[in-house]
Amino acid sequence: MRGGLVASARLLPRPLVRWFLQRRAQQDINENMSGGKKVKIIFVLGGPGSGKGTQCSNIVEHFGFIHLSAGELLRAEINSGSENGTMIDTIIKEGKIVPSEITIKLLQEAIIKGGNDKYIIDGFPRNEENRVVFESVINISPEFVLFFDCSEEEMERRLLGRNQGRSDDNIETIRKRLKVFVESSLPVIEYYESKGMVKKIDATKPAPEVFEDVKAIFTHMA
Ligand SMILES: Nc1ncnc2c1ncn2[C@@H]1O[C@H](COP(=O)(O)OP(=O)(O)O)[C@@H](O)[C@H]1O
Ligand SMILES: Nc1ccn([C@H]2C[C@H](O)[C@@H](COP(=O)(O)OP(=O)(O)O)O2)c(=O)n1
Ligand SMILES: [Mg+2]
Repeated sequence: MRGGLVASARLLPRPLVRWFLQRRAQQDINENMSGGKKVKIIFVLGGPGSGKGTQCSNIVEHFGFIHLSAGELLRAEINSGSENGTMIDTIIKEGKIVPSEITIKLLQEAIIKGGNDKYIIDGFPRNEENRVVFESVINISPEFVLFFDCSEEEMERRLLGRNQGRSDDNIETIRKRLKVFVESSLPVIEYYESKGMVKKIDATKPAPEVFEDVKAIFTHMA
């Protein structure tokens, strides 16, 4: 059967084959499967500068997850010169949240491309709209939500020292992002908390100590 499929695929135009494979991968994530395994997703949340990206790199290195950062996918979209790029750039500079359909499409493509069964999704869902649209489009419930709890004062200090040339790491945008975090992102964390799905970590500590706490959670789940 498989050989037959491959043989027929050779006779078809390449874009059509790519479309077919994408459709199949899409069905697979909608049925929560990748290569016969259930797709596991963990949401990594926390305010701007709480250390999400730093700890996600550690998780990738030690536990074999694919790291998807919603913010990085959006920045790549701006840099690719796509038609939505200017609009995304403006929203990010204002410290606001990009419409869910854009971010979810990028996440969906990255999950299909990743071909893995374990993903940590960093900085998403950042508001109720993100959460609800992801649930209806991707239809995968997270295993749990990792929440990096950090004081605003410490987050502000870290962002001002981050030095990655980001257009949103200036004091004016940082203050707006912190406000958006409290008003729009915390309610999402509270929603998952009410379902007993949040694993909260004290993220004000130095990064190696934070990773010890992260490690305990991931070692436990393996
Ligand atoms: N536990 C920590 N203590 C001090 N600085 C940290 C810690 N974790 C990360 N940082 C630094 O703070 C900045 C923001 O970290 P990052 O991982 O990019 O956070 P986020 O992705 O949540 O915005 C970076 O410069 C990073 O090196
Ligand atoms: N789900 C998301 C994630 C990020 N964004 C936008 C708005 C955010 O301020 C920027 C940057 O996000 P990113 O996660 O990279 O920022 P931090 O790592 O928290 O500092 O991207 C979004 O609109 N929707
Ligand atoms: Mg980050």
